[in-house]
Amino acid sequence: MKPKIFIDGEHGTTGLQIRTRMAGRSDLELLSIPEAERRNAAMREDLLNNADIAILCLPDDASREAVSMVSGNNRVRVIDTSTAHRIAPDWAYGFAEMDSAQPAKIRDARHVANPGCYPTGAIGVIRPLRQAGILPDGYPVTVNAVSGYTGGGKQMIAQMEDEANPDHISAPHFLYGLTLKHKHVPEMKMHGLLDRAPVFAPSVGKFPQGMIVQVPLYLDDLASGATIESIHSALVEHYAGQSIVEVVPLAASEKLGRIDATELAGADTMKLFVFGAPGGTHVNLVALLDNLGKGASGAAVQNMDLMLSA
Ligand SMILES: NC(=O)C1=CN([C@@H]2O[C@H](COP(=O)(O)OP(=O)(O)OC[C@H]3O[C@@H](n4cnc5c(N)ncnc54)[C@H](OP(=O)(O)O)[C@@H]3O)[C@@H](O)[C@H]2O)C=CC1
Ligand SMILES: CC(=O)N[C@@H](CCC(=O)OP(=O)(O)O)C(=O)O
Repeated sequence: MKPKIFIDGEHGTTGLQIRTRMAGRSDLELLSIPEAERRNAAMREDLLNNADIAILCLPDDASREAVSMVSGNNRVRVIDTSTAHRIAPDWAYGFAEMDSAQPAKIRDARHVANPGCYPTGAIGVIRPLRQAGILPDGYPVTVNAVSGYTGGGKQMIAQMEDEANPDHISAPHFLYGLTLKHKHVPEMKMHGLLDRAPVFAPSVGKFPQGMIVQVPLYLDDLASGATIESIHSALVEHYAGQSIVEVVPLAASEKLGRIDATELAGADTMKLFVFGAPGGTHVNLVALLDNLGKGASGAAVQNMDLMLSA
């Protein structure tokens, strides 16, 4: 029997992209809810309980409600793309490349929390340096980022694309999260293995998909002897043996004059760069991804496939 997959929120931004990625997969049976019934709780509960894997592409509160709808059904496994369960101890964090033990944890989990888009980039560069002892306790980490506007879901897409929208945004680039209390900070701290919450400065650009996450560091405040080369080597070692996260060679990074936030739009991979001059005093760690690729829908499909491999 084919595994049954139900995407709760399949008509939203993340859900639609997961559906697109599953189109043509003859190894899966996709359960579906008509768009007009997307908020019909009884229908959703029925479909959720008939699924082998339910992928939640909903706001946080609706995700919590969906989880409660299947709480008495041990057969249903859940992937939640919202922020609701990303630091919950009994959920596996769905970033397979962050640790060598993570793929098996995801494969065997009943509940998988899909990472946030910005945290995927931030944790992707920070965690290997914490594990290698390069980034010391107490370091004041900052995370500066720009996302494509699909990161804000249907509402922001309408604000950016529809000039008649009463809340139309005409800015080509804007900062937000100005109170520095963004929902992604606890997740970055926990899975980045940080002892201090990072300062997180997000922004949105007038392009639909793509993301740059930057973590600049002072070399002389890192572990003694840290260099651009040793940081790069730690990332290369961490990501050896997998094909989703690419650590760009230093020689290639040195030749780049600019980074295009949309370069990986439509891809489910992530590129990591270490920028800085040889013998210099600072480095800038940069993650490039698609907020809807490795940042959401691509990662959800990757996690589903890992869970189905159990
Ligand atoms: N967009 C992105 O780049 C990323 C998004 N995510 C996460 O994915 C989740 C979904 O976000 P996104 O796809 O962008 O959002 P959208 O607003 O585009 O889609 C959400 C969907 O959920 C539906 N929905 C809302 N409330 C309920 C409810 N109570 N019951 C049933 N359906 C409901 C919406 O229906 P309606 O049209 O009626 O509102 C809509 O179809 C969020 O938790 C977000 O944090 C994660 C990483 C990146
Ligand atoms: C541009 C924009 O608004 N981005 C969203 C993040 C994307 C998202 O929905 O959050 P997750 O990645 O955690 O699921 C935000 O900052 O709230």
